[in-house]
Amino acid sequence: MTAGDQPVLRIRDLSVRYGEVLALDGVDLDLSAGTLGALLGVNGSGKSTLFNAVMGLVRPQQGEVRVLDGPSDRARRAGRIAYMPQVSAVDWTFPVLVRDVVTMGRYGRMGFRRRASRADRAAVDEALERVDLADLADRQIGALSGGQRQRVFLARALAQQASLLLLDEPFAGVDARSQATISSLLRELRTEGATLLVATHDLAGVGRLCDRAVLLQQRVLAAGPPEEVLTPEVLSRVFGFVTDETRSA
Ligand SMILES: Nc1ncnc2c1ncn2[C@@H]1O[C@H](COP(=O)(O)OP(=O)(O)OP(=O)(O)O)[C@@H](O)[C@H]1O
Repeated sequence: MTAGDQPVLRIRDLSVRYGEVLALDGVDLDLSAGTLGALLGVNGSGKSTLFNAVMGLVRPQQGEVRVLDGPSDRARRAGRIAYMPQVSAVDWTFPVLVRDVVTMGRYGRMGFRRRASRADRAAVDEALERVDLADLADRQIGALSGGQRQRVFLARALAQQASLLLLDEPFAGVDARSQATISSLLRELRTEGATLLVATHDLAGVGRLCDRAVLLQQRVLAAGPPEEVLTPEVLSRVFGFVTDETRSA
């Protein structure tokens, strides 16, 4: 295998425990370059924990996460991984402007003094334009709607120009129009060569948006093309859905 064949994200035997709770139990996962992957699973199946482990925000009990064929913390420090947390997990009373949040996406490139260069400012302006938030750049983040907040984080990830993007429920609480805007941006990013992993509860949209689905339940139950992973049997067993096929089974 040549270096070019290495997956962008490679997770081996990853386990994370919070006290008594085993949140991840021996997760193996590869994502190759230019993949738009969906991370699926019921509430509490470990999706956010997996992102936090890639970002070095929780310490694994065992296992390894490699990004771009190196330790994930090296890639993270170099700004090669962008993380969009769940909007509900953020303190929105923090007094900061939309533009400042998006500028944080450039910190990995700015050096110690964090002085924005012309290229940094241009990347921030372009990201704000792409998510249609240029008009709100100087507004406090606390004074935004839910869909606008999602787009602020997406703009921060865009400004970062990262190789790997981890997005935790980017469609939660957004209207149909924002959902369409976000979906087309994710596809554009894939076309531009980024690798994306999107935690989502929108099972119906996965087939249209993603080329790979990863089903998580503390460990990876299945991974592959969405139509192969999201079978009626899986929908029924894991998510409790009743479909025509499962009803007649
Ligand atoms: N900080 C924490 N301390 C203790 N337990 C935690 C902590 N964070 C998560 N857990 C537990 O770890 C398990 C996995 O949680 P996680 O948030 O990763 O799931 P999730 O798939 O992202 O869920 P959701 O779809 O609800 O966002 C759950 O049982 C949860 O209660």
